[in-house]
Amino acid sequence: MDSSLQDRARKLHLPFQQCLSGSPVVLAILVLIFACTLITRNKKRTLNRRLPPGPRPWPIIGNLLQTGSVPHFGMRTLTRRYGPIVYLKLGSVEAVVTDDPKFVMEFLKKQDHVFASRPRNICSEHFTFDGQDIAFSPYGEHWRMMRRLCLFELLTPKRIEYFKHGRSQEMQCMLRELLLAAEKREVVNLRDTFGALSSNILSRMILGKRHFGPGDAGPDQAAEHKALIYDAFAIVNSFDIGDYIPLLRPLDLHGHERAIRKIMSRVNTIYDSIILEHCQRKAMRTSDVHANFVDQLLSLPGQNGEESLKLTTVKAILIDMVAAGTDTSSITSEWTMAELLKHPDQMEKVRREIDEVVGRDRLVEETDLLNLKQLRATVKEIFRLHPVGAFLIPHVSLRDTEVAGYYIPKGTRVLINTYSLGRNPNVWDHPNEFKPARFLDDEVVELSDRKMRIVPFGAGRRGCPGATLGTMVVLLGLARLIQAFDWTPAVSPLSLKEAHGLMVLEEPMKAFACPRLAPHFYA
Ligand code: HEM
Repeated sequence: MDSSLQDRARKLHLPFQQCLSGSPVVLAILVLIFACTLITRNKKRTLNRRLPPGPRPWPIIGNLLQTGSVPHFGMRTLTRRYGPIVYLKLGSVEAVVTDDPKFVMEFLKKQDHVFASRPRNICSEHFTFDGQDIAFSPYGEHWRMMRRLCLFELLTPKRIEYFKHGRSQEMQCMLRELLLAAEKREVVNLRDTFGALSSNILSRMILGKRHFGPGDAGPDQAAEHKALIYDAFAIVNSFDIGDYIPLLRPLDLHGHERAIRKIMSRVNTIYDSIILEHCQRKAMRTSDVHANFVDQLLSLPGQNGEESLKLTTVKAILIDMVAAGTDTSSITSEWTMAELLKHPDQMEKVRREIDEVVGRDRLVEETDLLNLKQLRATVKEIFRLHPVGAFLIPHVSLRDTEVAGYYIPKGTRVLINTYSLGRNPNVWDHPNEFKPARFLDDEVVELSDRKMRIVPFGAGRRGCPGATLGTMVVLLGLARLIQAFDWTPAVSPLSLKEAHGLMVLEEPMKAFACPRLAPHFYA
């Protein structure tokens, strides 16, 4: 420092030094204030940095061993032991798990803007071309744009109403096929029945035709497509150690990457042909007046001034809609029939209500659904006992935050254990019993829950945009099935065993149908 600068510095500090040297009391006060500030700041920091309780992590693997082979069971044990929120280190991933409505409310409602992103993992990389869809897309402009697009082009009340006729036709096809099976005394595979119903309804909305596939795809191609989506859904809901210990990923210990590649090679072929077909139609200007959803996607501009959306984005959105919309509905419907077959007294209650509200002189319609309280309570009970995804689609925090006094670092994965939430003994009486009556007190039985004791569709900005459509497909499909047929389980005793690690029935539910309405209702 040159001497003139030193002089100026000395001049600047002089008055303060004089003041200090002149008054030891002031000096003492200042030191005290400084010390107090330091102490409070440190105290605040440790309080704010207090992570939720949890088991001590091992090096590298963290708490992976403590989560067990079925994560939704293992994590339930952890929340029972450590409290309603548990901090875990899953390999290299920081996570919190909860099964308490108070914390669910915090993550999905009060701070949903903080917990609005999604983790990148093996499934999202392959199935969604690295998050180009909605469900696995990280929070940001792409997600916002794609979600808005689906909400406005496919899932508005007006669009849903517009496709009412198609839904009704699909319901009628289902009754016809079931009648044929009944006449031949064939057993009905209810998983296939509900799978066909939901995927044909979505196919009509997305492609404008019955079967999902290119050209005039028939039932065989549709069945292959359904099987691919079902397998993909199973993998998405499975645990993969490569997501948590990246070093192990190349070993593909669960075989998921191999399976995903196989699925994607078929899925790519199917969706490429669908897109090509639509592009050709567009080029020849033969699209009909009511362009379908694929046409709409293809006519949209892309990001950053691009003329159109990338083909991988179009594919990712289509796969998302079909995968998110079909299995969720059909798995819920299959579980409902399984529990009702296991509890014939409950089946009788649902049927009696339909007979009282609708009668046997006409079929149940969408407009009746609000009045079918027993049916709604039954499906709500299924959402409590058998939610479709054990941990929703995991959310990820976008910044450091605090929840109920606990520090949650940026990038933490939030695992809402929906299985354990629905069976939490602090929340529910007789949590393991199938008791739809627990929801019958309300004037109108809403299928979601304001208190967040169940979250069948998630909530907040990442909540399910297809909840209205999904609810309609599930309720109407079940109502028609129960109104039109008496059902007897194909095997006795009936097993409701879950597939290992998944929240679906291990074996498809099968039953015999016996018609109970006048023949013209099945035509
Ligand atoms: C009974 C039927 C359905 C159930 C139980 C269901 C359930 C769910 C759940 C639990 C989530 C995750 C929410 C979260 O992470 O907070 C979700 C997300 C999603 N669902 Fe559904 N769903 C159903 C039907 C549908 C339908 C019919 C569609 C569309 C055709 C659809 C499209 C989506 C999409 C795109 C997302 C991702 C939302 C985002 O990340 O922004 N779902 N659904």
